[in-house]
Amino acid sequence: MRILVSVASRHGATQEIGTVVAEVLAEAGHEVDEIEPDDVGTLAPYAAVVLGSSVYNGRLAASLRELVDRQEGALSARPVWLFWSGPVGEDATPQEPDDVRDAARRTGAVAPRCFPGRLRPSELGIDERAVVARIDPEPGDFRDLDDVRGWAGTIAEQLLSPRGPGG
Ligand SMILES: Cc1cc2nc3c(=O)[nH]c(=O)nc-3n(C[C@H](O)[C@H](O)[C@H](O)COP(=O)(O)O)c2cc1C
Repeated sequence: MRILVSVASRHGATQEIGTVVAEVLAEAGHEVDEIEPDDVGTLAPYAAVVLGSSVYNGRLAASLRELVDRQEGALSARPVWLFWSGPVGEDATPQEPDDVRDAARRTGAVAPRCFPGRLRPSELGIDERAVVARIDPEPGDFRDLDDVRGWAGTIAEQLLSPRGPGG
């Protein structure tokens, strides 16, 4: 199957999660295109789509939300998986943004998945530093790429299932 993996990322951490997903799907024998949300055109070639976004200030990236706006019909006609990444810190409690529920409802993505993120203070812009100074999150890389591989493996299995995704 040809699968689109489209991930919105500011500083690369979520992009790398998307690349791990793409690698697992390719290892399972699928043809995988990784395309940034702003660059996604027609979905006609794709049998399934994986969407992802980092979360900033409680929101999915605008580019991912706009992709859902633009392609809502085509996305809802295909199996879609959705992940978001953001929580940082050993004791972070993920707070699923309303955007995630909205994107899942509109695309038909079942059980959106949250993956912890990575915070590197040195790469933040001035506005981001102001937010970080206020909420004082724990810097570091809290991503678990084995967990990501496991999730992507379940997608590969569902795509191979004779009953199709969800079966
Ligand atoms: C200014 C700022 C705001 C953030 N807001 C949130 C948030 O609301 N919820 C969350 O889970 N993570 C939040 N994060 C953490 C990021 O989502 C996390 O660092 C993520 O891994 C960044 O991914 P990226 O490198 O793909 O952009 C925030 C980080 C920064 C710097």
